[in-house]
Amino acid sequence: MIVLKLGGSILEQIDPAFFDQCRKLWQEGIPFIVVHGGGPFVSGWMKQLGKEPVFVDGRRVTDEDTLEIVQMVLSGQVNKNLVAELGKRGVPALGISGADLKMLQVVPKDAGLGLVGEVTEVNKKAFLQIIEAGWVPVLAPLGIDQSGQIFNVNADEAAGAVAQEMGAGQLVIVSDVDGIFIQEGDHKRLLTCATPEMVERYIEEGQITGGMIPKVRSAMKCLENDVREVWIVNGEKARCMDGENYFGQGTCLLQEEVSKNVSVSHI
Ligand SMILES: Nc1ncnc2c1ncn2[C@@H]1O[C@H](COP(=O)(O)OP(=O)(O)O)[C@@H](O)[C@H]1O
Ligand SMILES: CC(=O)N[C@@H](CCC(=O)OP(=O)(O)O)C(=O)O
Repeated sequence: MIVLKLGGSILEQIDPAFFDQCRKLWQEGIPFIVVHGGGPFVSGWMKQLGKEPVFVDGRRVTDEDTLEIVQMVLSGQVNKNLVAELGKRGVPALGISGADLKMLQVVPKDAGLGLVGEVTEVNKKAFLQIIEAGWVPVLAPLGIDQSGQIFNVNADEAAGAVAQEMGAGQLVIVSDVDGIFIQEGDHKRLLTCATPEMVERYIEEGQITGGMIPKVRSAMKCLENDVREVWIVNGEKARCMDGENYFGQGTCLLQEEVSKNVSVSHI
């Protein structure tokens, strides 16, 4: 099982080969789930409607009006465009949000963030039923609490929670950068492989910032919970290759003991 997280940063420039690779996975019978973001689209609509987006540590402060925009943009525009792209290639994609079938149950994350949820439960049974029916779930990052209140969920956290709960072998985070870059003197170096320990140090040193923080934090949780590999790749450089499952080169995050004798698989 593979969980693919598609960031909003890449949705407009994504290489069509990404969707071709999804078709290939589907044809080969490799189960996968798509979880998408769309933060920049939400911000664009907020500005058009006269609201200024505010973020704290990569998470959007979400009041009731903002939540309405989040729902319309993520469950509507973004989710349906992705479903259509996959559908064009014959992949039977089913667009849902984390509120449907209580796919993502949440509790409030932090009072200062407003209606932002933290995932406490993933409806594994429903995901399995969708996959067994031969469909590909495409999940918008909303969640629902016990009382029926809908919440905004960071898409990297949503994807990480789904990957953990589904026991995915790989979580692939598709973004607009080639992976994690580290400043060394006057040049930037791309990390090909990183461990949770290294990543924690880079956050402390201010080398990993903004939207990269929720990605690496979700990655670390996944690795603690038996997801074998987490990749951060650039969706502008996807390739569809015969005989290989491949979403592009990037940074591979692995648990330390595994990374010592690295044998990184191609995704
Ligand atoms: N060390 C780092 N290496 C690469 N990108 C980083 C790093 N620290 C912060 N970033 C930023 O994280 C961004 C990706 O996060 P974000 O914009 O939230 O993407 P997405 O919409 O795909 O979730 C990159 O475009 C980059 O500006
Ligand atoms: C709580 C929170 O921050 N939710 C995100 C959900 C979308 C998202 O995460 O999109 P990207 O993957 O494109 O960043 C937001 O409102 O922007």
